[in-house]
Amino acid sequence: MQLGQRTKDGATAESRIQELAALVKLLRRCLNQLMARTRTFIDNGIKFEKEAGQQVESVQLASESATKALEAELANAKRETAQAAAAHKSAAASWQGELDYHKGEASRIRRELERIESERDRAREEARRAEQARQELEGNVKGLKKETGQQLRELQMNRGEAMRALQDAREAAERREQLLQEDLQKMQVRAEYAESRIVVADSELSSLRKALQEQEGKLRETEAKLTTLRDEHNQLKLDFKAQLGVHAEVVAESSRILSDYEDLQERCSQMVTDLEDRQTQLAGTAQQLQAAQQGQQADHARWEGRYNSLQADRNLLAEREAGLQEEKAQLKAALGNALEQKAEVEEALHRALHEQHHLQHESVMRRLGCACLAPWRTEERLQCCSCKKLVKAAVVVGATTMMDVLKGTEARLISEAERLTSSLEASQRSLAAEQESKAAICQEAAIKAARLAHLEGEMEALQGVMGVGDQSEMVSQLVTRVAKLETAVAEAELTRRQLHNQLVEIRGNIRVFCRIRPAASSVVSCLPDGVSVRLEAEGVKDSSFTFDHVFDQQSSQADVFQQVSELVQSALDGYKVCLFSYGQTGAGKTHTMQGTRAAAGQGIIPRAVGKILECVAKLQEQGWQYELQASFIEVYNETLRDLLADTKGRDAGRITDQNAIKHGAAGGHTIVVGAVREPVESAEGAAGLVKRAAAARAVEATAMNAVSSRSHSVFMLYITGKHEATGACVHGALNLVDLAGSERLNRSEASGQRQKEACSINKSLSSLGDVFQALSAKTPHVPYRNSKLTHLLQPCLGGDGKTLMFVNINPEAASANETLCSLRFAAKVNACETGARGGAKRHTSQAAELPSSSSAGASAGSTAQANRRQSLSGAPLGPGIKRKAPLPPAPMPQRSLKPRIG
Ligand SMILES: Nc1ncnc2c1ncn2[C@@H]1O[C@H](COP(=O)(O)OP(=O)(O)OP(=O)(O)O)[C@@H](O)[C@H]1O
Repeated sequence: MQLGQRTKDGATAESRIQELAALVKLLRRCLNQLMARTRTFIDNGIKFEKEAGQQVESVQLASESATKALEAELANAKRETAQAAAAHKSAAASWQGELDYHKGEASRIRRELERIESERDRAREEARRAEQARQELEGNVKGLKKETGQQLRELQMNRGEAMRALQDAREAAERREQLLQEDLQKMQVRAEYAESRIVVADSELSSLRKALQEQEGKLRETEAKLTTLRDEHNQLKLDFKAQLGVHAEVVAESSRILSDYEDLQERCSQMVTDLEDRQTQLAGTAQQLQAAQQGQQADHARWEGRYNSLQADRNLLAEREAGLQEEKAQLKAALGNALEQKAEVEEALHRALHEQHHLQHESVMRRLGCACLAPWRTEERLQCCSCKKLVKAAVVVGATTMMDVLKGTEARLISEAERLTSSLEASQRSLAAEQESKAAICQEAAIKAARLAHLEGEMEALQGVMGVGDQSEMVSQLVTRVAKLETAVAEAELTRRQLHNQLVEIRGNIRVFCRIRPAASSVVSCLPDGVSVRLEAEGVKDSSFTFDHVFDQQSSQADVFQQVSELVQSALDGYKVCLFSYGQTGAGKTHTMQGTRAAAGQGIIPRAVGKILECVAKLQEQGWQYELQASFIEVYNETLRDLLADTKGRDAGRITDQNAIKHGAAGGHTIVVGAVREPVESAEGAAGLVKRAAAARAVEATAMNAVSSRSHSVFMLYITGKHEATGACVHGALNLVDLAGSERLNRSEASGQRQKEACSINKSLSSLGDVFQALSAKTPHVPYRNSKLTHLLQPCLGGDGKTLMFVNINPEAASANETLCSLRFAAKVNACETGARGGAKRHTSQAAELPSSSSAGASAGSTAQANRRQSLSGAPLGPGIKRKAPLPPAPMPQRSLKPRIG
């Protein structure tokens, strides 16, 4: 655009410039204002920032204090949560109680409903009968009216004659009619009463239905709670499993410790044996040495005595010799004298002889020359000479005699001297020999002393090696360790038992298992939950039942035993356990209990005994000593029979004593007086007992089963265990019962004796049902004594023990009615809670109170058979032996819960 040129709106460039300059001015003003505002804003922002900082700080402080408060609150909340959890737990327990109560109530109401329904049906039936009677009466009245009319007509025909009779008949008929009318009215009143009762029953029914609905509502609520509880229960189960794991670890640890302990024990015993050997050697040597020293001393004393006596002998001999020498010298002197005398005598003799010669010569000379010279002198001389001669001769004789005596004495003395000399020489020789032997003994003693010194040195060295200075300390340490280990093992075993018992408790004290025998066709099916069965058959209302476990047709004997083995274990732990099989004849009761001879087909009895023996062997390693004894009793026609009795014949084993069943005091064993109790030491022995009992059992053919058992058989295993170290004792019992078939008389075609048997069987089975009914209803009186069977099983059924029932069923269509009856019975048992406070009880006692096993069953009788029988005092004790007093039971859960399944 050029200057002066105008735009369409009439503006020129100058005006545009002016406008623009005004605009610029305006903009500048605005900018200045904006700047001023911005500054204000910035200042304000800074101020705000400061304020905000202050506020943030204050907020931070506040939040910190709030956090602290919150933390405190959180802690409180946690505490409260814990309290709430505890409260929840207790509430759960009380809910469980309530649930149980409601369940009980519900079942009671159901029963009541059933009762009222049955009463209503009865009342209806009565009303129907009353109506029938009324109709009959009306008919009668009509008939009578007709009759009366007929008679009236007839009487009208003969009116004149029969007016009076007619009048009478009429009156009688009227009276009869009146009576009938009265009857009719009564009947109507009864019918009305029945109707009113029906109305009342209906109203009661409706109120009960309402109550039932309420209860069902509550039940639903409680079931919802139960679901929560189940979750908790599952959690508990998991915990329990974890505990089991811990238990397994403890067991593993304890077994490891045990093996360590055994190693240590072995080493210790090895060392102790070595030491003992050495000590024995040393003691032997010391004894030998001592004996040798004693012998030596004795020898020494003996030899000294001998030496002394020899010395005394020697002295004596010397004295004697001296005496003899003296005597000899005296004798020699006497001999010299005697010789001198002899010489003198000889000289005198010689002189006398010479003189004699001289005189003889002189005489001869005188005779020759002087024959006559003084003969008398010669004669005198001669006489004198002969006198002298005689004297001399006497002297000679005396001297000779003396000489002889002297010679004899000399010879005697010489021989005695010789003897004494030889004896002295012998004594000297023996003394020398003794001295030699003494020297030898001394030498031997010196050798032995050296050996002893050597052995002592060796022992010292050994003691040094072993550190035997601390031997007693080491032994005491080992003993302490052993005691600790034993306590740990015992504790582990106790824990195991408690856990096991809790597990069994959780599953219920009375349990019911259903077993379906194999069959070609079946109207019974197992539901997929594994605990329910359904019966679908023609003429039978389609119904299903739930139990603790269901074994289908394919289940093996091993499968069945696996499920019951924990109960068997309980018997070993000191509980009274009862397993029985119930069902119609031929449903497999005996098969379940006894089974076949083949290993795979063995039933519960042989398997249970085998397991118990196995466990006993294991427990022996932990210091437990068990004693097992078995009885086998049959209940036949309400009479007891001992199936193990040695006797034969029709009445073999029959127990006639009506009070033969005894229950030990304070939950002791049940025994049958007079029944044999055989020791059980091996599985083979037990199998032998079962075989013996099976042979004795009354087996008769019926139309339904070729080998139908006509009696109940009860295998009773008495278990007594004792722990050496702790002195604890357990007294358990296992009763395995094979019931007789629950048959219907018309189906089994029984008659005569068979009919009597069937009646007896049915009676005892219904007594069993009554007992369960009474237990379920918690009535103060339970009719145990109504049958021998229930009386025998009383301690197990009454809640003190643990009971398991097998309901055996035959799934064929032909047996559908019996199957339904069996299942109904079993369902009733399954609904039963024994109600024993504290659940089943263990039976334990102190060692001192344990009945001596050797005397168990040894009653007054002296024979072996009598000793095997149970005592009449009611317990398997010998006279003078105290009955056991049970210890307080092991800790148990306060309430025995029976879970509802399905
Ligand atoms: N689970 C099973 N498996 C194989 N065979 C079976 C089974 N149950 C029962 N049996 C067979 O059925 C037959 C009858 O069984 P069993 O004798 O055990 O019946 P029961 O109930 O004891 O009869 P009863 O009351 O008359 O004595 C037997 O031959 C047995 O071997």
